[in-house]
Amino acid sequence: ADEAKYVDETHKAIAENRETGKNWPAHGFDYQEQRFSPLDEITTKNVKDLKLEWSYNLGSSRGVESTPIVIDGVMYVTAPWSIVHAVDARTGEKLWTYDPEVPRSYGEKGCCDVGNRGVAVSNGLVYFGAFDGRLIALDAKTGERVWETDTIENRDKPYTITGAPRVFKDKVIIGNGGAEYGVRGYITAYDADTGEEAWRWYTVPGNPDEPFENDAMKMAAETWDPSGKYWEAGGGGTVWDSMVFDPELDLMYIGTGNGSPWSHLHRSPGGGDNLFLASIVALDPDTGEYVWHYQETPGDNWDYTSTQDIILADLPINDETRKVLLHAPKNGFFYVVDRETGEFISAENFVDVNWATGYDESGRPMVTAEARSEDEAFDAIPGPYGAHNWHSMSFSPDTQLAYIPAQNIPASMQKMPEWDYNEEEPGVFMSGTGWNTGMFLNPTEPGSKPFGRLVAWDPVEQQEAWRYEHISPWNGGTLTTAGNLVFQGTADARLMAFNASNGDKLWDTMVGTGIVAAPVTYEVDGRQFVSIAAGWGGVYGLVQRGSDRTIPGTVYTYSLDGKAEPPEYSQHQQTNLVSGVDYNPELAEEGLGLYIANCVACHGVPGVDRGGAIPNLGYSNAKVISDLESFVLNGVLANRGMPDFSERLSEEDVDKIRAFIMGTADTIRASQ
Ligand SMILES: O=C(O)c1cc(C(=O)O)c2c(n1)C(=O)C(=O)c1cc(C(=O)O)[nH]c1-2
Ligand SMILES: [Ca+2]
Repeated sequence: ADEAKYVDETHKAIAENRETGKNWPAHGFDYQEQRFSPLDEITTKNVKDLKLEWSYNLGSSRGVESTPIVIDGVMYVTAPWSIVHAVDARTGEKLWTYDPEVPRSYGEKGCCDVGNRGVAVSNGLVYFGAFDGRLIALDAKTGERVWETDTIENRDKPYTITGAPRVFKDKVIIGNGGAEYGVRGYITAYDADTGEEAWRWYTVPGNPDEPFENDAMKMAAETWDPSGKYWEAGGGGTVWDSMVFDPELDLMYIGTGNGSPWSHLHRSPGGGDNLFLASIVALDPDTGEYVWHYQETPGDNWDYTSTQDIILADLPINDETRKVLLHAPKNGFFYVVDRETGEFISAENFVDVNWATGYDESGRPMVTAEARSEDEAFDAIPGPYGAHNWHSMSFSPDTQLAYIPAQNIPASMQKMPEWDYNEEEPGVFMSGTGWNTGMFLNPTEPGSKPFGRLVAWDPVEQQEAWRYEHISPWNGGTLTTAGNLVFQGTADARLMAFNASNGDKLWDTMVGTGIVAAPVTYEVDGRQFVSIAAGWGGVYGLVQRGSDRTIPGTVYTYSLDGKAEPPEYSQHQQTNLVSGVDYNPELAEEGLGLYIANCVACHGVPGVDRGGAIPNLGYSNAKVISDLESFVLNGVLANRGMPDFSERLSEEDVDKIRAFIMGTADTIRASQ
């Protein structure tokens, strides 16, 4: 493709829009991904008058994770199963939709729901990743497919795409998910015009019997056990979310994921930092060549991905303006890193943590002994859901604060004494669907308290400026504006606005479903609009809920003089514990092991979790449980992504699972 053309059109447009805020042209608003809009019609004074301008039904039931792109009155937003919707941003009317027809059987190849975080738009094309690993370019006007390419190098491995692609210069760039199952992470750049592969960069060393692809892999290999055991499960390090570009420095930055398997010593028995897991890596955007890295969690052992969104900013550090990047990954620390050199500047924890006591001056964490215990369960704070997951943070140049959707979701983790790649074993978390963590999850009842919190963080002082406590973990991403506002959607189905300086809550509105995505703002005919793609789900939202209402995935748009009627929500039917199904209580214990190995990540613990985007079986209709074979073995819900277990589980196994579900429901009922 013609690089000059892309730089001229897309880059200029994004840079100019930084001043006007008319559009929301890129995933994080601008290349800095600050999610700060200069629009200031809506202010701390009048935000209480926001009204619904229009709503748009995405027709979905799973997690809506999309940041909409809005350009010249057209919104491009994605729904679960990677379905793209183009909507008239004036009216909320549908312009076109594109369904890549992801086979629903592919759903179980993703760890964490079938969400999609959005599209990239450049030079008349709309780019998005399909959950099954295809990268697709559509004509922005018509929604017709222009090209499609397969980003997966090995179809025997469960790679997915959930992240939004980025267009940097004349290339469109995307990574993959899959590190819970066992894959080798990489990121690929394609020619934006044709989809032809331009370069690919692996995040971890590959097959030890083959030569290194580049010097970076050679360097990385020195931090892994030389036996090459990592290669069984691919090593991990998937780039499943964040990628940022600095046009001035001509560098791009990626955040890399956790190890495959999670357990450090099962992955690399001799220890080692295991580069480039849980790191920020700077690459040359033209060639994909390694430039520098900073590893946030050496020797990851807790699913502490660093894929969380990266923000670029210029900050006064020790009386000097420095070009830095800001990062708040799963592990609970907030990092300031020099983005020219990769030099570590500072890190402080933005929530309580117990895996490390802090960072030394060289940028290495001081890890606690309990966090690396080889034979005891570690009550991990944060746990694998992270102190901050993919829900985007924002940064206001006005307040100089970052706004982090922070949380705690209790979990304990224990290294399995023995672990074999791809061994399906009752009791081993999701091993029946191909998870390879080498860890028991929640072998002991975790003791930490769950919370969801909006944290305003001062990156220069490395301290909290203010916080707002939500009623549940797993709240949406944040947006901040020149109106001195922060917007955030919540697990309990509200969109809220805060004073960006002091955290005063100024406005909230009910939306009928939990929000996990981030709001955007833009201008239509001289009026400021705020939009949010609402739809409860994502990995925590599959099994839990923070709201008693439900509605299909819906885009809501607000303005100061909106006049639309809200769509009708329905009350989530929290039924009674299931009863009246015959079962053999003696089978319940074996059923527990099968349930943990096959069901728990999506359906949660029967009767204990409440059911989120996927029903909790403890509250199922008795007919469903008595007829469990039809669902588990005969594909009755295959079109909704329910896996076909007919090759993996027998009718006897289903009897055991039924006994576990019913036995648990009866036990809970007896204790009520
Ligand atoms: O390691 C990976 O490859 C990978 C991929 C994804 C994904 O693609 O959604 C998630 C995670 N890990 C993960 O650890 C995680 O907590 C998570 C949450 C979500 C979500 O959409 O709610 N995805 C993912
Ligand atoms: Ca992961």
